[in-house]
Amino acid sequence: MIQFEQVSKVYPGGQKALLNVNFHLEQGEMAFLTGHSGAGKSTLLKLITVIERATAGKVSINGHDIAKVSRKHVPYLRRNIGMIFQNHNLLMDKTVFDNVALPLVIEGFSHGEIKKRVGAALDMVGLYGKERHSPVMLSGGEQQRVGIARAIVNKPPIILADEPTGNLDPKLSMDILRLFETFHDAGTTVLIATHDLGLIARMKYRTLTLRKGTMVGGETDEPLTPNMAEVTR
Ligand SMILES: Nc1ncnc2c1ncn2[C@@H]1O[C@H](COP(=O)(O)OP(=O)(O)OP(=O)(O)O)[C@@H](O)[C@H]1O
Repeated sequence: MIQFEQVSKVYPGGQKALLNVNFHLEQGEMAFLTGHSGAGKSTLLKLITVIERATAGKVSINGHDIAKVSRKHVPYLRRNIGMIFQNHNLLMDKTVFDNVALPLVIEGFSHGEIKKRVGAALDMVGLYGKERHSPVMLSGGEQQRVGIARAIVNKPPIILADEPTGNLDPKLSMDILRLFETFHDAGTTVLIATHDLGLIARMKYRTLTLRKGTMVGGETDEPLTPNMAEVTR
């Protein structure tokens, strides 16, 4: 589903963010992406969403080389990807409904269809009945769930999350991960970038580990060797 072959990324200032990264995420797989601050996690996610382009190597989604996607077609590619951010990027002057509806409005769905889908997405994240609230009236965990509802409202086959539990306590973090698990159970491919090794350790998924831009563990779906376990600690 998502494949990196010898992918490198050097930013215009010369900063090397990724070096010869290889991995393949199967359709419907759920995996974690970890590594120290500055290891390249966000850059890797930005290459998948074409916020950044690779300097070398090949990034493919469903077998399509995304270097060949023209700027005009990038929005169509992004419709297949639900992106979740640590700071959830909500519009604070809009209601919960309007925030979640945004991707559907952009895609031109009818009012009736939007209402139905937003209701279903809010139900799924446990926020049914909060449509008319402003995000500022919600707790941090609830705001994060609004961001998740917005990411999944158009039922994308891929979910990417960048530190989705960064500001949350352990119980809420676990709740959010269980939510990702329900999307995974429904067949969605899920990749979660996180520093939270405690959280990763409690779940059974493959962990891709970056160190200074190089993938040092999890490239294959083999179980971690003791050495790799050391690296991820
Ligand atoms: N737009 C940019 N221009 C120049 N260098 C950048 C840019 N974005 C990231 N970098 C550099 O690329 C490297 C990888 O950054 P990235 O944000 O991908 O790391 P990260 O693992 O997500 O870090 P964190 O966990 O702190 O968010 C870092 O050295 C960073 O300074």
